Amino acid sequence: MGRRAWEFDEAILRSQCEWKVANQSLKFCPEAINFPQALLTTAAGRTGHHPLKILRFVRGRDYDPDRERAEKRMLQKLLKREAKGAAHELSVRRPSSDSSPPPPGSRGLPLIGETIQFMAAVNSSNGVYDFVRIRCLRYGGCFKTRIFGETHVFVSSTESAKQILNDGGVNYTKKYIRSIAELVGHRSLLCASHLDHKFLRSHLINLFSTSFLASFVTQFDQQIVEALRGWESGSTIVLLNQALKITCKAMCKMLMSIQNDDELELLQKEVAHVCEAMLAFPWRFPGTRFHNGLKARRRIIKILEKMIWERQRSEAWHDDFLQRLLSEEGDDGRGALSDVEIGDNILTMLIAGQDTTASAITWMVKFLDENPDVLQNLKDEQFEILMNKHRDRDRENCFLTLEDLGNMCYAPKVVKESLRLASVVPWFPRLVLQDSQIQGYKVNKGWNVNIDVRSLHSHPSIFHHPTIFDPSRFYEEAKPYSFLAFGMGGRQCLGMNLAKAMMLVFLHRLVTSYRWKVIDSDPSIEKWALFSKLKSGCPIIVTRIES
Ligand code: HEM
Repeated sequence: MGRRAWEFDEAILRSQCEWKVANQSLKFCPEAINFPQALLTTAAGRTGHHPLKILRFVRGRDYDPDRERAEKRMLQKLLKREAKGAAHELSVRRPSSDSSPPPPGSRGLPLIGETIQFMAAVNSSNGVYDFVRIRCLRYGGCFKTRIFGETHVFVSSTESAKQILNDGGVNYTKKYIRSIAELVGHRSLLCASHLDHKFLRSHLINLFSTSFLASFVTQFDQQIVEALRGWESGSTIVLLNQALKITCKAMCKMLMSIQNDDELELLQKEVAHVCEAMLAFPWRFPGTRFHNGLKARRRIIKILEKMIWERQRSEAWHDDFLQRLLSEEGDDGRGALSDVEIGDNILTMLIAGQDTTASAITWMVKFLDENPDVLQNLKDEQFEILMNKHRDRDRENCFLTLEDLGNMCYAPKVVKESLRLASVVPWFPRLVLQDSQIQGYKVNKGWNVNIDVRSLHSHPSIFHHPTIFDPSRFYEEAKPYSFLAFGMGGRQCLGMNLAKAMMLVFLHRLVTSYRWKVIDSDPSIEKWALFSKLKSGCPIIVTRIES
């Protein structure tokens, strides 16, 4: 075993993507002939090791063709075990972490752990993050707790964020609680196993091309101009509700070309039910939040199934994600996405994109209201862009373009700073696949480790005066793995550029069309919300700026 272990230590040095290139040359490698390519590819993809290393590990240095069947079985067993969450034998050998202590923290009462305290936070106006905040103050930047029968560790250093997000699915994999997986669907990108995730993501990522983004920006600007036109001067607007309407409309058009107001309203309500159920107890009795969420999911999926059925039987072409997914040919031997995968992932994008972006917009407007100097700087920039557009007589089109967004310098920093301070997605959950060491503590295989992004975003050693809303801090490059509003690595937000574009367009139109005053500055957080959003919805009084 000694030499093989050495071989695998050496493999640590190889980059995650090298295996892909090597995989191509495998086709021509005599050692690999007759060996099931798919198995090798899978093992290489999952472990991040060079396929030839894996081949030699399984076969030994001296290749004996008679051992082929046994070898196949061994690899298949390995992959099955890995799929079940067991540590695989091809893992990177790391220095023993046995001597390291476990993270501090309380595992609460037998069986229930600290679930009651967690649920109390979910149901409080401080928001669910309060559960983490209190323990972070008590135990420091790495602590453990027990919720819903599972051990959770929360970590908050840039080094641990890098270690986990850069891992490529070898030691940590994404994991949401089971109830969330039921709501978004088991074929959702959010809950799929590492290998399935790669497959799904490779299909979905193609949808977010630059050319798509360019046409989306102008369309979205038209929608915003239309929506803001409806705001009467002097009237009170509940910003979160308006932002939700706007993001729902944009997402539904982008995903499935739904534009009818009644259908949009219905879908928005159904998605809200699903979102509300995400942190609920997984009780299936009629009337419970979770039961209502599951019912809403079923109704949305039914709508999607009907659309898929109709599209498959129609010649008409719709310029949306659903159509593109239905007409896609797979290029990785597995073909295109199945109807179930399409349904689960359209729903996932609705959930992942609508609430998050609307909440982020609401926080941004609140922060600007509280910081008039920042607002003034922003207005100076945005009015200049507006003037330039109107001055440019060659342009027929006065709507914003992707290029206009690229010309903005201060506004993207306002967006970034709002996302830092609001930390809409407060932590990222992962499952530990094998015993490892984080921040000097031992974390066991089977535990959950959560990257506490909000704590990172508000750490004074990372962000100077972290509670102050100061977009100019981003003129200096942030420390690696310190700004994680959209995550990082293989699980980074797919809609990151889309969300940023929506926030910039909204910002431009709001500051150049209206003055506003927040009339309820209550910072309470919406109960039962997975993404932090203001309970008041941020009501504002708006006054139209005369041109
Ligand atoms: C301001 C708005 C948004 C924020 C703050 C946000 C934040 C995030 C974060 C932090 C993650 C990664 C979590 C992790 O690593 O565990 C994520 C993943 C994801 N986001 Fe977003 N998001 C936003 C908007 C959107 C939009 C508009 C879409 C539209 C489609 C979207 C789709 C997704 C998807 C599909 C994933 C899963 C990616 C994967 O697992 O490979 N998000 N988002």
